[in-house]
Amino acid sequence: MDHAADTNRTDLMTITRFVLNEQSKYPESRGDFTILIGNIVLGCKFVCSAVNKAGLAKLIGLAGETNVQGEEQKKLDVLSNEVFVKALVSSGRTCLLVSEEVEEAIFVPPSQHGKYIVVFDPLDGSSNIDCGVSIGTIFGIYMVKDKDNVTLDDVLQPGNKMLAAGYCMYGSSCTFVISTGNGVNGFTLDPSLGEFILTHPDIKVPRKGKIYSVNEGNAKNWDEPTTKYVENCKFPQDGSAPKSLRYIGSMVADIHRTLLYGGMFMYPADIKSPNGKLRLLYEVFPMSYLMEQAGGQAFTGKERALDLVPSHIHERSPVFLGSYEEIEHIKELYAACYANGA
Ligand SMILES: O=P(O)(O)OC[C@H]1O[C@](O)(COP(=O)(O)O)[C@@H](O)[C@@H]1O
Ligand SMILES: [Mg+2]
Ligand SMILES: [Mg+2]
Repeated sequence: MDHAADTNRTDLMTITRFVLNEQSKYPESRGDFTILIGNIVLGCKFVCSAVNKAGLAKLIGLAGETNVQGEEQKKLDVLSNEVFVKALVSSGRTCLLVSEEVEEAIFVPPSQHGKYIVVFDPLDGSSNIDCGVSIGTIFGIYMVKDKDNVTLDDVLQPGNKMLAAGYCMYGSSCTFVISTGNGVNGFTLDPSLGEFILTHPDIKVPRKGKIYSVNEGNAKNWDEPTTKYVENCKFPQDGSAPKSLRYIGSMVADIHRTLLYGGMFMYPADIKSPNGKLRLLYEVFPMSYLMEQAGGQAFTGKERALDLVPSHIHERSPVFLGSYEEIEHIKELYAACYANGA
């Protein structure tokens, strides 16, 4: 077989070439988006190498600070945040940043302004850092209305206005997953080349799933639909086999598995946390964008997650993410609950 001629082959497709191909679909584009993604990828490679040698480089443990969420910051939370703020500002393509680890939105100095807004969770799954379980980075990208007059309202936009979203998982291999609005593609880092190579083209989440993923430790505080859904996973009424429970406790890793295997990942509201735990702008929106682009759904218990309009940058929201039919099921349970006047 003559490989050389087939320039559109998916193997050996690097993320840079992939994004360039995507960009060529927009004749008006000048390469800004490719440069921005290039710097996000660079940040991920940097964090990936820090995670890999965390135990050796004394990057395990607490940093001694507390973030706006009231969480004790891990050393890698702080390092990852610094890496991404530097990578995004130095790209010269951003004007406003929102990070889980920074209380206020970061307005980029006008001299380094670009037209993109990036919201990000520099290190997701912090509770798993010290035990070496898969963790990640999550990001979402918006376009500013007027880069010469940037305000907080420019980022308090619904998720359905996002241009692109993705995550990088630091696990047994380092995987970068992205959508620019034309489906979802996954790339694996080849450490010997230092390149992300396309390994998971056009990811489609299975329509149904055999896995449910939730922190059952919160079960006593759940509402009726969540309780019924999980009960039905364990004791199905239709004679089908019980579902398997898989919960890593790192959203990136639980979502990555859900995209590939199907099922449902959820962090529902409960009596103790009426808005759940996960943050709307840099956790719920990017993952909802990816799940929908892969043919799945994202639901809050009341509405489509991407239609929410955030009122502040660290707002939390309950979320159910996963296979199309699993979300249809939880929607029915909530509809029945509301119909009974709950
Ligand atoms: O320990 P819990 O309550 O199950 O929460 C786990 C969830 O919290 C998170 O760790 C929150 O994200 P951060 O680690 O970025 O703060 C998610 O990755 C994960 O899904
Ligand atoms: Mg997180
Ligand atoms: Mg985090």
